[in-house]
Amino acid sequence: MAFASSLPPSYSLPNLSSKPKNPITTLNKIYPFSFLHRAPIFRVSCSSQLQGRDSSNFNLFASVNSADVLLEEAVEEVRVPKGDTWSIHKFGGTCVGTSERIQNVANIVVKDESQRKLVVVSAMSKVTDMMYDLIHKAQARDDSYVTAMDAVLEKHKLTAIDLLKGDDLNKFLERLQQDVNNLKAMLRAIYIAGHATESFSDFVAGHGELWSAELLSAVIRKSGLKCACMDTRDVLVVNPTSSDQVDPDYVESGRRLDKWYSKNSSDIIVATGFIASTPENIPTTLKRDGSDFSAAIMGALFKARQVTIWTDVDGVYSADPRKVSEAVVLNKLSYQEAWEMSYFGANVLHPRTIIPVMKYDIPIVIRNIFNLSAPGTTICRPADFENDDGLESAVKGFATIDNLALVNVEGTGMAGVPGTASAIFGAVKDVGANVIMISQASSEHSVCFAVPEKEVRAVAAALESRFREALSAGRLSQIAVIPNCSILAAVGQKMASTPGVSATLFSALAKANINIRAIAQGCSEFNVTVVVKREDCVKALRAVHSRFYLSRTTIALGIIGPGLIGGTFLDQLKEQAAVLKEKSNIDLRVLGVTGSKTMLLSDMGVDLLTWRDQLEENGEKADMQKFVQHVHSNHFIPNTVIVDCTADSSIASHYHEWLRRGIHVVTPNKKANSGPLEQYLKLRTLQRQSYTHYFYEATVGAGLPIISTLQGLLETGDKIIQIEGIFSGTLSYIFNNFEGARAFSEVVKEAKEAGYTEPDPRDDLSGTDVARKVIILARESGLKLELSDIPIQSLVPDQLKDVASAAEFMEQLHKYDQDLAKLRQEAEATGEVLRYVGVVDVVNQKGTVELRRYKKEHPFAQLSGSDNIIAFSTQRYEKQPLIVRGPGAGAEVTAGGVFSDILRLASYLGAPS
Ligand SMILES: NC(=O)C1=CN([C@@H]2O[C@H](COP(=O)(O)OP(=O)(O)OC[C@H]3O[C@@H](n4cnc5c(N)ncnc54)[C@H](OP(=O)(O)O)[C@@H]3O)[C@@H](O)[C@H]2O)C=CC1
Ligand SMILES: N[C@@H](CC=O)C(=O)O
Ligand code: NA
Repeated sequence: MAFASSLPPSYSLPNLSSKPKNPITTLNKIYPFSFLHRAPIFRVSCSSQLQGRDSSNFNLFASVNSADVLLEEAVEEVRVPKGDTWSIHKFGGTCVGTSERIQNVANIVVKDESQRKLVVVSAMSKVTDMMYDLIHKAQARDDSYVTAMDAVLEKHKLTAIDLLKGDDLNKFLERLQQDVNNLKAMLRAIYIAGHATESFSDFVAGHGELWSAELLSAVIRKSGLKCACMDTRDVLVVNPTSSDQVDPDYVESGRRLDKWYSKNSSDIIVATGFIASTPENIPTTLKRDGSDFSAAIMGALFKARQVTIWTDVDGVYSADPRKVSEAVVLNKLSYQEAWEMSYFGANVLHPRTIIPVMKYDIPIVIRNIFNLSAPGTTICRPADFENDDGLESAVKGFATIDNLALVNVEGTGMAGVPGTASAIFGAVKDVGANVIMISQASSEHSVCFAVPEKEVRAVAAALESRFREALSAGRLSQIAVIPNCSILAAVGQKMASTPGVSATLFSALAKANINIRAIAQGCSEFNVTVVVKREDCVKALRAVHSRFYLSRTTIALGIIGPGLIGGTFLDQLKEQAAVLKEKSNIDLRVLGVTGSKTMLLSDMGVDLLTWRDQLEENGEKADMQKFVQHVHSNHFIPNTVIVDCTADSSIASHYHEWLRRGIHVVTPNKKANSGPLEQYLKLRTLQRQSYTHYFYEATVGAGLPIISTLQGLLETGDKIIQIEGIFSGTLSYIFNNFEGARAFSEVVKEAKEAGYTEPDPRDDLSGTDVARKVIILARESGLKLELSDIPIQSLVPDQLKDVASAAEFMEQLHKYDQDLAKLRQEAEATGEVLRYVGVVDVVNQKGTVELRRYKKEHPFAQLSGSDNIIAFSTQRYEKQPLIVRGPGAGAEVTAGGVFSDILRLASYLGAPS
């Protein structure tokens, strides 16, 4: 490492404070300036620098060919062992921002099991800015550069004191102090001149890297490992290009690397990022993202196994996570995809960083130093991708560019006239504007292109002037500027070979009601670009991102009726949602929950842990129209289901409209299927004609597979003869437990408390609930019956039929206990039990609901708890009916039935089975 301690004793800085007499540049003195370079470099002091601000006057460094000079220090050359024994790491400024972080970096380097490691390190965070600030201050003849320099010294000193001890510390501090002394002298020169050349600035600024590399290598050595420190200005040779960039000279750099390695061979090398030399050994930098570039060039020079860029994000995201909360970290990207994404402002490597490693197929891994468990993003050749075909994997990411304007040059005189495009873009070039996108339809009547908004006025003026004649002659009809535009680009290597990508992209935009102003697709097809209104850009980004990234079985849920069943379902979902997402790619988002008075809406999904409190504390006034609109109009989620967990027929009356709008419906509410026949038939006809689904398994037998069993029999061609059973969980419980001295009202109370009854238990005791189930099954079997066609034997005492509330009914029921006790005793006297039974007589096209007596051996007499038992007698199951039996009421089993209908919907929508 070139530090001031290596200066020859004769070294001195010229006294720049006195004004030179001769304004003409002269070669005053040549002397070694070795603290800038390991190779002796000769400083050419000029005389005219104080006269003006001609930057050439401060081009103080010239050199003899350093390679020649190095030869003087003849050492036996050891060529760098190249190939996949080397792993390159790059740590940015934030990674080495504090002493703890530098120690953390050292630990990561030590733990890397690669045989050889080269670590490129940036300056500690903020140091490069501090160094440039010193230069600006000195140039502005602001004395505070001295205290600013001391602050830089202090920062590194304190960091070193934290990290190093004894000799290591003293050595570092001594070098640091000498460097700072020299920098102060140099800044003094800048102060006097009032100007610093680029190479002067680069030289000063590069010290941040020198110090952090020195610190890191000393910390690695502390762990007992050999570690060399490389001043990359001794190795990396770059040529400046016209566009404020540099091109590495790989041949010369390789030669210098071998020489450097001859003297510094080590299996761990810490190298300075960002800085390099010109072929003339003038210090320079690699410009923007320079340290990443250093790492990539080193990767190529060493032909390394891998280059890891350590940063503070988990990797490259599929879209800007600040705009799209659903954005995911991409596992792999091709080199081309990475540079397409970076062009569009994604937080990826600068394209030039990718070029050096791409040549040797060296993968670049982007990893988060603050989250070592995240695997990061690997940028590699496409052949290394898994073989995952399909539309979704065709598009990797989406990016946007804001603040653009479209320019549309239109006119019939353009078609078939060679040179029009050249004239247009020549005029644009003349005003120095950057064309971001071009689109021309093959009719050639218009050319449209996007430029940064701030450049559009100049562009329009230049075009108007260039085409004045054509405009007045009518050959061009207009040069129109469309301001406030943004670009949205979809990027993906496989877009070229996957049909349907554009269609999917455009249909997602159409569904989100986004108007597209212009479209461009390069022949490489690595990106499809659309121009949209700026205010639509984030919405457009989210719409397309979710279309490609959300699973096709992402479903927006609107829950109506968060009572016993609705609430239990939400609790079950809370427990199961993550598993469903991970194992089956089913993503269920509750975007709204509404009761009859208040509702809770959410864009991304209600928090299933706290929804009860939120609904109570922050719920807004219930509004069914707004609720449905909210749940369904989310353009980012492809499917909507309304889950009606009320017992309300007015809610059920909306199903037809919801299905018509493409909203799926799942419900345990019996009202729609047992309501007026005409409405029922209309609903079922619509359901059969559309691809929208309507599931209602929990309406009969709660979670028991009654509806699906019946549908299975019918769909496979079986003929139903009769369905007979105990369909009421409440009545089953009551008659299973109404024994001995127990009062009827007491058992009813228990059934209600157990959650078996309807919101109003009179619906159960009256037999209406059973009659509804009979109607549901009858209609499913093809019978055209109304509820009123079913004779019902009610157990509700006449006197209590019309009491105002369910609570009052429950309070008064005990007065009539004797009536039921009498019925029971009569049955018991003949060795029988009471059971409330429903029958669908398909042959005779009728249904009945009644209290019957059964012998104690009869299967209906064997039930317990809230058991339902349903016997299907069919053509195939004629002698022995098909029997389904089990708990037919209760919160958990019913909510489970609703949940499984939602999963059935997901599987119809394409979830894996
Ligand atoms: N319990 C069981 O074992 C079974 C029940 N079912 C069915 O499940 C459904 C729900 O039963 P359950 O949970 O016990 O009933 P609950 O009384 O516990 O819950 C009903 C819910 O519906 C809400 N609600 C009522 N009317 C409206 C309306 N117009 N708009 C919005 N929300 C409304 C209520 O909200 P609010 O309080 O704000 O009015 C309440 O949250 C019923 O249809 C029932 O037949 C089906 C099979 C078995
Ligand atoms: N109240 C009903 C609930 C299920 O539909 C019953 O008791 O069966
Ligand atoms: Na069921």
